[in-house]
Amino acid sequence: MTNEEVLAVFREAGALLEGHFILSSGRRSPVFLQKALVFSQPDKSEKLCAALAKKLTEKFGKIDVVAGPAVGGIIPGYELARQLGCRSIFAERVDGQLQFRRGFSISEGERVLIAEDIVTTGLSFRETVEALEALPGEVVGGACIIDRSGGRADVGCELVSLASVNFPDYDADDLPPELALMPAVKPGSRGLA
Ligand SMILES: O=P(O)(O)OC[C@H]1O[C@H](OP(=O)(O)OP(=O)(O)O)[C@H](O)[C@@H]1O
Ligand SMILES: O=C(O)c1cc(=O)[nH]c(=O)[nH]1
Ligand SMILES: [Mg+2]
Repeated sequence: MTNEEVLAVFREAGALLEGHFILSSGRRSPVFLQKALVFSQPDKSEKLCAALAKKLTEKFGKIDVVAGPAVGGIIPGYELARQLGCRSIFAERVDGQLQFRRGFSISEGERVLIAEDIVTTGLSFRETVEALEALPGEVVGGACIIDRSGGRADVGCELVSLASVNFPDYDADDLPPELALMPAVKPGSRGLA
């Protein structure tokens, strides 16, 4: 799929939002990809993950476990695992730190792929790499539906994105005037009680 085709799926789901958004990293943006609206439609999740799974198999070969950070990484991680024919696990925040709970385990020698929905700064991705360091298995790389850093984010491993786009984001203290005029909303889960 091309970048435009992937963005068209988001547009069709009403998931390409414009306004003033507080991102997970604390940075601000006039654009937000509300992926939950895309993943609420199984046919759209299946289509996006099929295209991504093809790229992943070509790049990494066999995968044993797909690991994603909650909340955004759960559905694409599960759908990718279904299509790759492997297990799916997720990490969740406990006092702000990503942990693999719920009895999830990885065995020695298993090949692990990290799956995310959206990459902006790469922070959540790097935190997932760190959480996996405490477990057996080998992180062979990562995958995301949309890398909105246009390939610039450091995700701590080799990243395959389905689409790579350049969406602006700004420091909260350095907003363009038109953005500063709008009230900001925070759609993600990081930092919620
Ligand atoms: O590359 P980054 O700067 O880390 O930003 C991307 C992360 O932000 C979002 O998660 P968020 O913490 O907002 O919560 P969510 O998964 O519940 O949407 C998204 O799901 C990615 O995990
Ligand atoms: O950086 C983020 O937090 C982020 C950006 C985006 O477009 N969509 C999303 O779910 N999270
Ligand atoms: Mg997330």
